[in-house]
Amino acid sequence: MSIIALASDHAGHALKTVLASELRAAGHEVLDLGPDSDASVDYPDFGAALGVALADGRAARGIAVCGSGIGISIAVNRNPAARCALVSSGLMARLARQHNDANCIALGSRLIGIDVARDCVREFLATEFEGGRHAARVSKLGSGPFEE
Ligand SMILES: O=C(CO)[C@H](O)[C@H](O)[C@H](O)COP(=O)(O)O
Repeated sequence: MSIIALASDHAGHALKTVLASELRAAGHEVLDLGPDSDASVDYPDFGAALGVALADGRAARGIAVCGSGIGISIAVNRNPAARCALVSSGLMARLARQHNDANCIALGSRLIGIDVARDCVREFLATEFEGGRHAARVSKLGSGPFEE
């Protein structure tokens, strides 16, 4: 199974730690990009590290966690290799894979509980991209707004 990178800020550290441990127990290879405590840090630093891990191939999938999921999703998506979807339900995570070929999800640890987070991760890892009509749309995400 391909490597899953996880990153958070202080607000997401506890949820990231639980998810990383459960993923490892389930047999996944996990790259934990930190932080390793809940001391206050800045989500752009850890989101950027996750974007780089997706870009350089160290990880095929990413899971990002901050308090709302918003800040770290923005940070991951600054890297053009990332398609990071902020999700708050299993259905959103499934659609992020089926329609958007998302290679990363972002979770808000202050907004969702562990059971919803588990649903999101399960759907994210189990769902394939549908391709078809979605493929051309996803490819447009990789080009600038003024390109054909
Ligand atoms: O980026 C965020 C909001 O868009 C995250 O929720 C952060 O985790 C949050 O801003 C951290 O806030 P704190 O008061 O410094 O814990």
